[in-house]
Amino acid sequence: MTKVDIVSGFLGAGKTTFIKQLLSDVYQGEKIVLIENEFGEIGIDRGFLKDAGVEITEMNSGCICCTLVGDFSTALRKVVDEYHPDRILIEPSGVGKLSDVAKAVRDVEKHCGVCLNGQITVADGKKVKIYMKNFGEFYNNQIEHASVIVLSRTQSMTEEKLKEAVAMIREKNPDASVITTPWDKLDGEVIRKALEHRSVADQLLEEEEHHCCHHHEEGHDHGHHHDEHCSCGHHHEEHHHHGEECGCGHHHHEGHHHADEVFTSWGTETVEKYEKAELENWLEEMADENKYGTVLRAKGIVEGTDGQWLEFDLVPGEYEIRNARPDYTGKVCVIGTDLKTDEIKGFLRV
Ligand SMILES: Nc1nc2c(ncn2[C@@H]2O[C@H](COP(=O)(O)OP(=O)(O)OP(=O)(O)O)[C@@H](O)[C@H]2O)c(=O)[nH]1
Repeated sequence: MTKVDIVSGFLGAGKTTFIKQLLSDVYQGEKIVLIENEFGEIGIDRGFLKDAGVEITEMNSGCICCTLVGDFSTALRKVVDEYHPDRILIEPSGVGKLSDVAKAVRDVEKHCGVCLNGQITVADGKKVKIYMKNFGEFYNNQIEHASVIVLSRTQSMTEEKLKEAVAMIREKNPDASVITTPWDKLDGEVIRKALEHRSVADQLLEEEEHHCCHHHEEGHDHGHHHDEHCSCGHHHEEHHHHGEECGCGHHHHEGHHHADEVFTSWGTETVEKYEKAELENWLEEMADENKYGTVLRAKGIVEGTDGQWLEFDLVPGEYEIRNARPDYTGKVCVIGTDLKTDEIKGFLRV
């Protein structure tokens, strides 16, 4: 039986960084396949995973939870048959709903020889409050349905801010274990223990059911509402008649938003070369000003004017630029709300 762990988390939370640590410290020696479902057109190189010998399957064309539910089942089965992995890690899009992805896995468990193990949510400790306020519809679902919540960037938080963030999380999810210690201080065994955490209710249910991993009852999850919709980034009106189910098991009501109604993902490939200083200036502006709209995430890899390739990552308020190995071409991806794509194109000269 292949275990499936879902590693969810809002845009730029640190999912990939945490997965990297899981692979090196917690799941070392296991045969792992990673399934990524990006909200964005451009897949930015995840070279380190390939270096670590991890197979990566990307599903960029839609979301796991509904339109692709058939494809998802096929993809999972293919992965199981082809690689016989010990574990499959699923990294859903930052604006995906954890409950939808978990349901999609549960729905195919029987046919695919897999069982849902952990529902992990990575959350930027410094942004819990603002994201709950501004993007609660997407963000809270990931918090509410997690068995484990892993806070990132806690090393740069005051004790007071950390307490405040944990209290807000606890209000939405009293049962999950919450990792608050900076990850670089944790050894693999401690992380493993936290991931194995089950709430008392879950443990009792498991004992009753003698099942391989989780209970499968509808509506057991914290805060799970039957009328919840999925956040696949597709308008269901295009595919379904009113009131019809899309396959994700939820009724789609008006008044809910789909990810692509709220978030825009813009990407380009570019052969343009950039001065490191101009790139820095651009990232500075995107991180702190509204000149390019509300930028929630930017990442990319481009060639510098001196021939050195530069990789960058941005979340609101912070960015970093690193020297990188050349990629086959330059790539930039920006995700946000009310993005001013003409301004972005203007800067990039594309
Ligand atoms: N200082 C610090 N930086 C972090 C931490 N976690 C993530 N980062 C940085 O935040 C940026 C985003 O991290 P990723 O791991 O790519 O986040 P992600 O959730 O996979 O992002 P998406 O691409 O939106 O899915 C990177 O620049 C990381 O180096 C952390 O705990 N501390």
